[in-house]
Amino acid sequence: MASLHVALSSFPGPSFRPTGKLVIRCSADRQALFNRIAPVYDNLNDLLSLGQHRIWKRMAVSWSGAKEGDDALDICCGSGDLTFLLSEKVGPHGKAVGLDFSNEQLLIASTRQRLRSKTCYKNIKWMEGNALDLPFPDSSFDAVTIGYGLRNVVDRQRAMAEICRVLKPGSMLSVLDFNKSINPLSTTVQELMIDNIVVPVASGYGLENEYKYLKSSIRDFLTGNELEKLALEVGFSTAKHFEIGFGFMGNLVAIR
Ligand SMILES: C/C(=C\Cc1cc(O)c2ccccc2c1O)CCC[C@H](C)CCC[C@H](C)CCCC(C)C
Ligand SMILES: C[S@@+](CC[C@H](N)C(=O)[O-])C[C@H]1O[C@@H](n2cnc3c(N)ncnc32)[C@H](O)[C@@H]1O
Repeated sequence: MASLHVALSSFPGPSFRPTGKLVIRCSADRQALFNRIAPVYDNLNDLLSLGQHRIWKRMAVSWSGAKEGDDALDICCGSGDLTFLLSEKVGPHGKAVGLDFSNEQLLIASTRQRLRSKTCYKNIKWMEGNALDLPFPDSSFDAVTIGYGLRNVVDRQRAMAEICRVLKPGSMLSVLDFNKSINPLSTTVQELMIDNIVVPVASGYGLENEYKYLKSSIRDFLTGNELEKLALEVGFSTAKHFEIGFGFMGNLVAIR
């Protein structure tokens, strides 16, 4: 069985343990996961959060401090929810860049842009790239957002250091993600909802394993205090984590 496992893991696409459990070990696995869920990602987010994720994303963009005429960056942009919100904030004289390494997610984002009529969306540029090696000079942006991305990169310290590098001094980063709570009750309820609602619904789309990854990724994530500490370690001057969404979500705001 071990040789089969090795054989499986040497092929592209998802690797599975002999038990059939999906193994998400590296960037390529995560890239493949988000390519696979791209077609249903937005609809499942709306359904499973009862549309609340749109409120949390508006909060995250507001906390980035992005304003008219700014150059703003949305890292791990996926289908572009936060990029579109940044675009509206910076307006026609600003720029909004959405960066992601999933071509399928970026295809959805660019399609949504074409289907929307707002003129400000002409200020959006979609880029296929890696959050761990941002293709921008130092001090390029007035605001940066990363929504449900930091938990998914394979090297969070490097990602945060890259973000600090490309932000202008005094500018803000807003990190929206699931909250790894220190409250056992909150953690229990969050995991019960994932196990008993999120995963069963996702399994109806053949994505049981992909959404099972949510729970383990949250368990492996950083608490609010740890996120604040990480931000200060890589060079941000201040950092503050807020719990939102009934404590299921969290948003870190850091000033470069
Ligand atoms: C927008 C949201 C999640 C995005 C997201 C992030 C990931 O890292 C994933 C990894 C693998 C598969 C999918 C995703 C993914 O969609 C948050 C809302 C959508 C969530 C899927 C639903 C989470 C439910 C909460 C635990 C409880 C929500 C309570 C609410 C008040 C109804
Ligand atoms: C859960 S989605 C979040 C999408 C969007 N920000 C939102 O809030 O809906 C996470 C995204 O991060 C991207 N991602 C993960 N690791 C990445 C990396 N190292 N570089 C670029 N994108 C990455 C995935 O391709 C995926 O589109």
